[in-house]
Amino acid sequence: MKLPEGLLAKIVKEPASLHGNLSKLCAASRPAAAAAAPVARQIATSDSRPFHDVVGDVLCPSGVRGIDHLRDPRLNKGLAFTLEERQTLGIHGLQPARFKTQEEQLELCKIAVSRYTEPLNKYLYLVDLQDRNERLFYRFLAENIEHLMPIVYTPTVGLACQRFGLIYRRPRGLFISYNDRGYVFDVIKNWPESDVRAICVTDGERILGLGDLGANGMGICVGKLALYTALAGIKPHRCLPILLDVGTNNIDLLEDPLYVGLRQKRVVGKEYDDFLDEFMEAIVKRYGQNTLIQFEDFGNHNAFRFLDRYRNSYCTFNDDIQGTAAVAMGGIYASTRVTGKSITDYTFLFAGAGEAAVGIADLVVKAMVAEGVPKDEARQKIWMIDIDGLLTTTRKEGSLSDHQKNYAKDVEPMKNLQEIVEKVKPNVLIGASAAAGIFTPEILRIMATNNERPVVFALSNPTHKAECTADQAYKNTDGRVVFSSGSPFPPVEMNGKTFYPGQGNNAYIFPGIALGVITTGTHHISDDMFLIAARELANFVDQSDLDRGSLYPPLNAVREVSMRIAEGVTKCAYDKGLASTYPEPSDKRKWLQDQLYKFNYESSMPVTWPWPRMPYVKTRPLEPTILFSDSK
Ligand SMILES: O=C([O-])CC(=O)C(=O)O
Ligand SMILES: [Mg+2]
Repeated sequence: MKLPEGLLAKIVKEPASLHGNLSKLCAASRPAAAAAAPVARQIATSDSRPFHDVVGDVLCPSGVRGIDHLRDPRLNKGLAFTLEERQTLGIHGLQPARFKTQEEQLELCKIAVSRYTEPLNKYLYLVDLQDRNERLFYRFLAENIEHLMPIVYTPTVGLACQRFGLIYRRPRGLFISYNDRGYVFDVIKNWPESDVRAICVTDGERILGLGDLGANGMGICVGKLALYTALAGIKPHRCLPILLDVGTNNIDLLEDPLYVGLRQKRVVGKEYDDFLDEFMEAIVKRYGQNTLIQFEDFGNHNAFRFLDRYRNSYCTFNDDIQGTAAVAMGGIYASTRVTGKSITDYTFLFAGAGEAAVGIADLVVKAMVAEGVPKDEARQKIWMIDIDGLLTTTRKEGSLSDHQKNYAKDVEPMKNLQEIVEKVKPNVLIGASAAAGIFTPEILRIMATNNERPVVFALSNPTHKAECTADQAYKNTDGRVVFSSGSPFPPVEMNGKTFYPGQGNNAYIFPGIALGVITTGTHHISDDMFLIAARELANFVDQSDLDRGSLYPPLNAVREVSMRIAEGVTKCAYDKGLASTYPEPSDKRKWLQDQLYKFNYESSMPVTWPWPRMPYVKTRPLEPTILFSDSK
């Protein structure tokens, strides 16, 4: 079988077009795909990506037979297979006679999900849908983000992690345990996809604000990557969730008969670090230097260490430090339009001094420096407390990390948050402590006394870990608070007005960052990219959002926000020489859009290009009778 004129030449000239073209080839003809395979293999090898016959979305419908079309979630369309497809693919009769459009299927999904009252059951329905019919799942999620994000993501995903041993059905992602040390690459080789571009990895030590959940933390990586596709259109086969199982210090889990992870205390010290190093190297060996590695929900101490250690030699970022920082910074920028102040006028108080708090503080400093404030002066405007009280220079040697020391103040130690609020008089109070309820009514009232429009963020996740509820925030500040939270809260009614608090969750940020980074083949992710993301997000907030009490656009606008962030990141990547995909596209938006996942079904029919008659079609043709158009 000969390749169509010019196509082979095009593939060789433009390796980036390989997948798209292979896809067409596969759809057209199995033999033709086979003819292209050596070329593909050659190109794939040069890219250090192993080649498989069936790659990602380059599935050859004609290479899969009969019922396997219904069993492969990437191929399955359920009742949306047309008559011609059913007959051609050998699945006619394996399903009821009814034909449905994808829109009709979406209606069914809505009915099905709404029949469950328990969020965890809704979650399980969606997991099942993802395992059954991938395109339908992602379209359902992408078009109903406001309703479904709280299920596949925080807060329900937290519960799913806590119950992981109970609800675990099928593998999704890689589990690499400490027992695999020395063979991590071999484990990664078992992953069936050869075109992975983005990884979300956790060791489960600090899942949301729920603490150490060990191997159960896998649910978080799965949820984050579902948003990569639903919110930024990154193709699912390019995303790989990974759980590094180094044990857990959670006694309840170690004693839980349903726990699925290693039954041992966490590996620490040099052994742990060596394991991480081996993991990073193995990823690069299999998937290439520019593979994006998102660190998620690691313990505080490790999160900062690994970011510092890997940020200049790998394509990596830490979502809890940098992603959360960018979404909070976006909210802070937007808040200035309500308070009438500039960010350089603000005094900040952080409850919590971990990944999120320090990450946000560092980005605030960067933003102030960009507005001409000297770094030291910017740091002086930021106060922070941890479990032992205010961060002060008098703290015992070794009790603060270098990152935290930047915010330690030369004042008497203080422990009580209310007294600290009274003394510091912050304009912006940010909770990233996982200490539920620490923003007491008194503290909120003091914020309202000291500020015409107090800014209060209760960012801890999931919902029951928030520092205060939206209701408490509005009710204790005469409705003057400028509020947002990490997990969703219902609207609050007060004095005849309804407030719809925004969700300051990193989901506004990481999908767009990832899209920009992997499309440009960025080597290293700079902090500038997160500041760009924060500005793009804030610029997207319009007056109507602010009027309804939100510093963020509605969740159903996140896809557009992600696209704008990706455009900003793309521009930055080329401007700063970080990109490796050349030539630089002139119309960046269109270029990004061309590479997005398609949520709608594509035809599973062979195209009309020379195609042999299929001997296995035995069913009597119904109307319409044309099974194949003979292109003679
Ligand atoms: O997952 C979320 O909802 C936000 C996040 O990164 C965290 O809380 O660790
Ligand atoms: Mg996180």
